[in-house]
Amino acid sequence: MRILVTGGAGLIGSHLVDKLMEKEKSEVIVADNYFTGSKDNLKKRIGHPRFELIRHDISRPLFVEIDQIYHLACPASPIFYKYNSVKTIKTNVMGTLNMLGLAKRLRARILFTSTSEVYGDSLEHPQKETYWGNVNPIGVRSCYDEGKRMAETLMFDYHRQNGIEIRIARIFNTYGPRMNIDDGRVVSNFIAQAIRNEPLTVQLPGTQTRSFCYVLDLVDGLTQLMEGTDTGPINLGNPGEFTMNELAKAVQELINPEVQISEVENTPDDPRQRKPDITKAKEVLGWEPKVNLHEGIPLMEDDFRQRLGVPRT
Ligand SMILES: O=C(O)[C@H]1O[C@H](OP(=O)(O)OP(=O)(O)OC[C@H]2O[C@@H](n3ccc(=O)[nH]c3=O)[C@H](O)[C@@H]2O)[C@H](O)[C@@H](O)[C@@H]1O
Repeated sequence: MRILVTGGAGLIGSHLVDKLMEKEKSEVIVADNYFTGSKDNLKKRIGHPRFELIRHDISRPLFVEIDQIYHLACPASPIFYKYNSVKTIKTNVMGTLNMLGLAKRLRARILFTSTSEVYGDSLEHPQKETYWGNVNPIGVRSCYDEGKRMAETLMFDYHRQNGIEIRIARIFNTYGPRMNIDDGRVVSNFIAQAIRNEPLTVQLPGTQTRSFCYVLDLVDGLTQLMEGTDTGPINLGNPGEFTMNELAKAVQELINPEVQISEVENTPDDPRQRKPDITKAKEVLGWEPKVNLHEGIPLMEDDFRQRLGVPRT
């Protein structure tokens, strides 16, 4: 089995590669343009005879011979995807078209990592897969959430029109070791700030919620979805819901009780509440997350301390 992972040098992609490489007969090809991914995340794989790393931007066609595609490529941090919004759209639309064209030529099964952002500033809580979302089509986040929505549409149209085997995961806020220290998302920001003894920047109002999923739990969900029979979309996330104030307190308590918490301005269109309904994932895949936030934060802290060169005192 030869498997292509787009965006395989990122947080989720690199952990997914580790899991895929465990199977003795699998060959893994990663395509990544390193816009947010890092070769460092794959360093223990480089040189392995069953592994290949290609610097490639998937908004351009890719000609490889493979059996399965995990299509993850796209910047995931709001700071990065807004920084080059047109590129974000190209990755989601042209990139997904290219991957679907590849899947069509080779009759390969393709899994697309969509996002909770397709629900936008949700008017339903928690979010079920049947909810169509509340998304601003012309806002600063639209490149990402509308881009992912369009990619889902493309997946289903290729499935209906060409019989392509598709799988769609809607991923809710993932965190874990290997996250870019300057990624800009909230868990990595707070952990890096706590280690550096800089104030934790809670964006106002601080009562907005997110549900954070540990990366290894998520990767198990992705492989189960790929190997199962359901097209999805299926929510993959941890239903434990926290306000940003609560997250800051948890980081303070677990990493640095002395660290200050400061309130800073928020950015436009920030979703107010987010929590996955994972009934479908439990029923269809028998999947649910195992690592809660209080267990996951210290695992990520270990990795950040090592990379920042700040041991526990
Ligand atoms: O994982 C998801 O489900 C999606 O959500 C993320 O977007 P968001 O949840 O806004 O990610 P963060 O930037 O981590 O923000 C989460 C919350 O923390 C707050 N925040 C962020 C950064 C910070 O320093 N302080 C802070 O309070 C934000 O205002 C927001 O309410 C990203 O769009 C995608 O990675 C992803 O697809």
